[in-house]
Amino acid sequence: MVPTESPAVTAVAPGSVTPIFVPPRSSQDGSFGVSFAIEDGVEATVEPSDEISISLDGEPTAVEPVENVLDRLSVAAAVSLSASIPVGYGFGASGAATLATALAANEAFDLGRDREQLLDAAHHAEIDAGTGLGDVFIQDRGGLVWNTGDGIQRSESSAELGYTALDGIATSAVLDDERTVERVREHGQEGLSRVTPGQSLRELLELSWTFVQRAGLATDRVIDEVRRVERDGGVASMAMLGETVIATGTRNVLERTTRITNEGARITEL
Ligand SMILES: Nc1ncnc2c1ncn2[C@@H]1O[C@H](COP(=O)(O)OP(=O)(O)OP(=O)(O)O)[C@@H](O)[C@H]1O
Ligand SMILES: CC(C)(CO)[C@@H](O)C(=O)[O-]
Repeated sequence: MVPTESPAVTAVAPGSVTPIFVPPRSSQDGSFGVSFAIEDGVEATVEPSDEISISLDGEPTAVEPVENVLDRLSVAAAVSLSASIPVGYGFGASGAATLATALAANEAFDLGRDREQLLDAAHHAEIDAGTGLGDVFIQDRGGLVWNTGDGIQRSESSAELGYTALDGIATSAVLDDERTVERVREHGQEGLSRVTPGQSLRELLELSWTFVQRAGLATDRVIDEVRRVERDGGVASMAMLGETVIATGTRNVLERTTRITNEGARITEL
């Protein structure tokens, strides 16, 4: 018997952490900020199907930006997502799922789109869902990626990052609140103006923590955890946007460890 070839294609995208960001004034503009990709991420297996269905770690789930990107590419598929980062906690899981889906769908349906077009589709799918402003640009490239207004810049790093994910924050709920967005914009600008190439992760998290506190984003539990890290000699802040503490310079306080990765999203199985 001749085995039938499975049309399923798998792609993976790294998660990302944003220590400082400046939301755009209009949805037509991009956000500014500084972020980095991490080793853990989201894998998406895309299989052509009569209708769109999405599962996350085996459970049927709705992930609006993933649906959006399939619509933008004019395809219907069964998408199986598998996440090694928590979803909704500030690791850009929605962006990683969306970008990995776009890359895999391009191969599964032989769409012939180039990387720029797929990135653009994933970005606009995230914007429309309100789940991200620019995560996919970091997840596309890997490394430390920032844009202070002069275009996207990138450097490489393999710094270790400790984290504790306490609870989720729906990115769309924060971005829909105009007063919060205004505060984030003001203090994000100030923090970002102090970001310089070659800065250590320690310096970056220091700037981030000042920004997070001034923007009023830190919860009591985050403040407690950050203080515990500081007492241990480390520096910590909060991931945008989750009730998640991220830290460097401490090994004993936070629950998990990951690393900055310099590898961007890619096809893993054709
Ligand atoms: N178990 C789940 N918990 C949270 N969100 C989920 C879950 N399953 C699916 N979702 C969907 O995943 C998306 C999560 O988006 P959100 O932007 O809040 O999180 P994130 O991408 O992990 O974090 P961030 O963008 O803040 O870094 C939403 O579209 C939500 O509906
Ligand atoms: C909106 C955001 C800063 C925080 O969730 C990030 O997800 C982004 O830049 O897409």
